[in-house]
Amino acid sequence: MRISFLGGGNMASALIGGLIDRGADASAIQAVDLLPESCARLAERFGVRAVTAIDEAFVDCDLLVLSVKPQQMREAIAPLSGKLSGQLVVSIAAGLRLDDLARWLGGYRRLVRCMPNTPALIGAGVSGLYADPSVDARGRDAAESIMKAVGSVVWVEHEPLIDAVTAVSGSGPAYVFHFIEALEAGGRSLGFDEATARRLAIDTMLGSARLAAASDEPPGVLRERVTSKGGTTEAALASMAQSGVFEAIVRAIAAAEARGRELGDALGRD
Ligand SMILES: NC(=O)C1=CN([C@@H]2O[C@H](COP(=O)(O)OP(=O)(O)OC[C@H]3O[C@@H](n4cnc5c(N)ncnc54)[C@H](OP(=O)(O)O)[C@@H]3O)[C@@H](O)[C@H]2O)C=CC1
Ligand SMILES: O=C(O)[C@@H]1CCC=N1
Repeated sequence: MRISFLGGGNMASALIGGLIDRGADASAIQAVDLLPESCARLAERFGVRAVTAIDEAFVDCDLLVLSVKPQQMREAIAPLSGKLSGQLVVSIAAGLRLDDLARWLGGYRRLVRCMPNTPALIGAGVSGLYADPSVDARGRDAAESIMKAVGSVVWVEHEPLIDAVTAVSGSGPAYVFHFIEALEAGGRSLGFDEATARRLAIDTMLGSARLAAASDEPPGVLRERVTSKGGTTEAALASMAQSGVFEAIVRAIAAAEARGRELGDALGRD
């Protein structure tokens, strides 16, 4: 499949790197990014064709990933209006709705909304997908196969649920990295050097996530197994409960979802 990325920033790089590491042919992937330095970096890092403006070769693809920021999208895709025929267009932009993308693309509706996340770079991503009802099974399969190459895939029934995927797993790696930062800071405050504190923090996250993934039991049961009566974990969890950590995280996810909707409302008005 020939894949073109419009916007070669953080998420596009994670997807391109993940695809190439998993055997995709670099000569079948290309990108457009505004800055010549960004194009040079993409070409050097991944061996893909990267140019600063949309040209015929870029549009001549099977799957076109829209990977610019939501605020950049309307202007970025304007040159594509009237130039598309048959390509599956996959937008990974937070908030932006298919109706608005279709309008900006001159009525083109072979569109899928996708919300990936950056662990795609190491083949450990998870993506939510929603296809315009006009997209056929072949189009859905194409979108799914690309995202499955770099992680797992969840289809959602209704487009607004993509904002919920964004809030949980699209932004989610940042919450997890934040938790790692806090674990590391806790270790540092107890006297460990940076490298040791980071090792303890990362390996704890990694091991716990792998155990949760491998286990038939819910995370709550696994948590209880760590929590000895009258022990250290109980003291830590009581402190977290007193600080409202769990509720704060649930509220944070709601804030992310609300921001996605707000972006869709505000940018879709134009
Ligand atoms: N980062 C993440 O974890 C995730 C991001 N997303 C979505 O992915 C999209 C990209 O995010 P992210 O990679 O973080 O953002 P970046 O800013 O890193 O990437 C966007 C890139 O697009 C370039 N660009 C801007 N305008 C144009 C244009 N007209 N034509 C071509 N390229 C252009 C930007 O250049 P310049 O820097 O010069 O403006 C930048 O290099 C967003 O819509 C976001 O919602 C989705 C899931 C996760
Ligand atoms: O922060 C953002 O808006 C993007 C979408 C999900 C992750 N990063």
